[in-house]
Parts: sequence; C-alpha cells; structure tokens
Amino acid sequence: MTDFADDHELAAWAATSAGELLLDVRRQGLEGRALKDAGDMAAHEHLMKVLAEHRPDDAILSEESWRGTESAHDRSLTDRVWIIDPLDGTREFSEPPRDDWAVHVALWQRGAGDGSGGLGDLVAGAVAQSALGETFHTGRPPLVPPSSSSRTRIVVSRTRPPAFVEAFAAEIDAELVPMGSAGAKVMAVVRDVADAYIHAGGQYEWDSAAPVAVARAAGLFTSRVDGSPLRYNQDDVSLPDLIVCRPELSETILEFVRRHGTD
Ligand SMILES: Nc1ncnc2c1ncn2[C@@H]1O[C@H](COP(=O)(O)O)[C@@H](OP(=O)(O)O)[C@H]1O
Ligand SMILES: [Mg+2]
Repeated sequence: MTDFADDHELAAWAATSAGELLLDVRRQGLEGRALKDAGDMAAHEHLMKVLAEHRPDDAILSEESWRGTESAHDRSLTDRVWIIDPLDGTREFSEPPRDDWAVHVALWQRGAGDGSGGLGDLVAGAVAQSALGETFHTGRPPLVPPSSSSRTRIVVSRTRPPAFVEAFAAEIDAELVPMGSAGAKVMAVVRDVADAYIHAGGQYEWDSAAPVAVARAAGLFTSRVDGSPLRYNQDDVSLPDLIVCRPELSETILEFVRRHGTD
C-alpha cells in the first residue's frame, strides 16, 4: 500500500480518487439540486477522510465544511493547511455530459514562498478533471505548449463574465471562451485551450488555490488583477479576483486594469 510520503503525490491521488467518486455519483440518476448536493458532500467527506488518515496533524480549509466534517485543527495555529474545493463547478457537474468541473486539493505551508515575509504560500496542488480523465499536479508539472492560436483566447466565467474583461477583449481583439469552474479555466490555459483566465467580482481561496499552485509550477503568470500576489490561508478567505496567463500577456492585462479599473 502507498504511504504517500510525498505531498504532491498525496494531493494528486486525493483529487483523482474524489473525482472518480464524483463520476459514480453522476451515474446514480440524480438531477439538479440533489445531484449538486450529493456531489459536493461525497467529495468533501472523501477528502476529509483521506487527509485525516494520511496527514492527521494538518488543518483543512474546505468549501463544504459548513455542512460536513470539520477540520480537526485550527488553521491559524498549524504550519500546514490543506485548502480544498471538493467540487468546483458544481453547476456544470449537474449538467452531464459537461466536463468543466474539477476537484481541487492544495497545500499551504507557513514560512514558504519568496517575499511573503515568512507568512507562507502554496507548496503543492492537484486539479482533477475526471470527466477528461486527467489530473494536473505539482508532482509532475504540466508542460504548457506554445500557443496554437494567433488570436488571444481568454476564458471567463460562463455565468458571471466580468464586464471589464469583455472590454479588454474588444480592445485587443481577443476571443472570449466561456467555461465553468475556476479549476477547469486555469487548466484550459495550461492545456492551450486558452491563453489567459481573468476573473473579478467574487471567489474564495479554495476556488483558486490548487489551480494556481499547478499554474505556477507550469511556469504561468498568476496574480490579483492589481498585480499583487495571490495570498492564501488568510483570516478572510475571500479572494475575489485573479489573473492566470501566459507570462507574455501579463503586462498587457495589468496595464488595461491600471487604465480602466475593473468596474
Ligand atoms: N461572484 C462570485 N462570488 C462568489 N463565488 C464565485 C463568484 N464567481 C465565481 N465564483 C465561484 O468560483 C467558481 C467558478 O465559478 P465560475 O464557473 O462562474 O467561473 C465556482 O465555485 P463552486 O462551483 O465551487 O461553487 C463559483 O461559485
Ligand atoms: Mg469552487
């Protein structure tokens, strides 16, 4: 039996196995709210169990803790915190056969990272896109191919695309690609389905932690829309905006935001 001494491997296995469980849930004949709730709950409980078994001393910050098993540890006191979104893109998960949903498992460690003043940073992450049969993770960082498109492609929320991104796309003649799930959108940049993902208007740490860990490991640019670093395991877990893009696009995006803001 694997003991998962390596955090990257544990993250990858935890996300992959939760994703397989979600494919089973999708086959149970549920629909709508019942399917969403069954998926959120099954993946959350599975990840809580796996992490408690393999990393009993670590804290867990999960989107679904409010209605399921809670972390055994206070994340303000531990040096290691798993930040998980058991089912990102719950809406798309409930609309088979859509594949733009994902399981996110990230690890934050106190004292890690440059320039964080020892506050801490993400050190591992995995995003399982089980409907695609793929798990992207920091143990084997994905290689981002050169862009296959001459026209810049920007992925945005399918249901809440920010207006300023539409204005930006018009200015640089980019194509907008609507998609569900923050994880699926970040992996779309990794997979060369898009060149950038830009979001504003609301999100939480679990929506971006694992995807951002994978994106950074793959050499992509990541920041808040004002160019400041994305920080995790904060007291307030709201993290409402982000940019993930090919490095050569970052300055154009940041410059647009400096000129026009995000309103
Ligand atoms: N304005 C907002 N406020 C809060 N959460 C938001 C948000 N916009 C997007 N999100 C969250 O970010 C994730 C991706 O959203 P989208 O598909 O619209 O891009 C979803 O996570 P969940 O599916 O885990 O709830 C969604 O709830
Ligand atoms: Mg989410």
